[in-house]
Amino acid sequence: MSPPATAADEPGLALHHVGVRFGGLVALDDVSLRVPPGRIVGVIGPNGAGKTTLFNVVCGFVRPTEGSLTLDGRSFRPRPHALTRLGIARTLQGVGLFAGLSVLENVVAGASHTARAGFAAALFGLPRSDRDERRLRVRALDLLTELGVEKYAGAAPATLPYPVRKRVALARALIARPRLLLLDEPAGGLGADDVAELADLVRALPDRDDGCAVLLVEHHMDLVMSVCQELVVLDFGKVIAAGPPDRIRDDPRVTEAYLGADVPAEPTGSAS
Ligand SMILES: Nc1ncnc2c1ncn2[C@@H]1O[C@H](COP(=O)(O)OP(=O)(O)OP(=O)(O)O)[C@@H](O)[C@H]1O
Repeated sequence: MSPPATAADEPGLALHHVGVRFGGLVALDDVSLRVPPGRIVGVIGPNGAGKTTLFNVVCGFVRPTEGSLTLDGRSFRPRPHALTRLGIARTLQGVGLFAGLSVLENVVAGASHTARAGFAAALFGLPRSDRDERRLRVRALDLLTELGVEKYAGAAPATLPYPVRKRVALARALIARPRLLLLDEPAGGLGADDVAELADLVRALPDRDDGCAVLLVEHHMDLVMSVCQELVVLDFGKVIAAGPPDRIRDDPRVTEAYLGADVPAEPTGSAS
């Protein structure tokens, strides 16, 4: 099985032979993948396969022990608070909205070059020109409208249903106009209807005016199968399959990894 192309001069994000060890435990082993501009790539795998570790490598929370990352062919070392400068935004498992800010202020906070500065500016009223502030608030409201949650703009996040908070977190990630959006288990905690609506939103992300590529780490099979153009399957830290969802669905190595099923043995020809 050959992993997706990883030529260093290709546009988009690429991981090249990335390995991560936690002491004696190999969490990622020789993982290569690419997220080309405008594509939606999913990373799936059973529990403990290394999905979160991979996400954390791309966000800069975990430093690889082997291999490298490139963005448009240029080597880079991601740092969590400098991602937006690279055109990368993320949503995390759970929601992570700032409790002391309204929904609208939360979204505006995502627009700063670092979320931390945006948060500080919003919290402490640090100077941002009135015009910039107005422009950001208009854009934040546009995003909330696009995601169908504008009526909650003035609300405190804690008062809102979980699926609404998830949409707010998505708006906060999108306000920075990322070219790559990292989504960590966005379907977690959502019911079937909300997952179907989320699928529509994610599928549309590359086609928006500020369209972006998506790297989606997710357990929810229906979601990944319906939105991703390319899947990478991890098991015990290794890429065991990669390709379009239709091919992955029928791949016996993937079924085996998920179900622990034995790959059918060759017939022995012996009759009993
Ligand atoms: N900080 C850490 N220190 C030690 N081991 C870790 C650490 N983080 C993850 N691991 C181990 O690395 C392996 C991969 O874990 P990871 O969380 O990346 O898998 P996952 O595919 O996201 O799993 P899940 O679907 O259950 O969230 C597991 O064996 C896990 O116990």
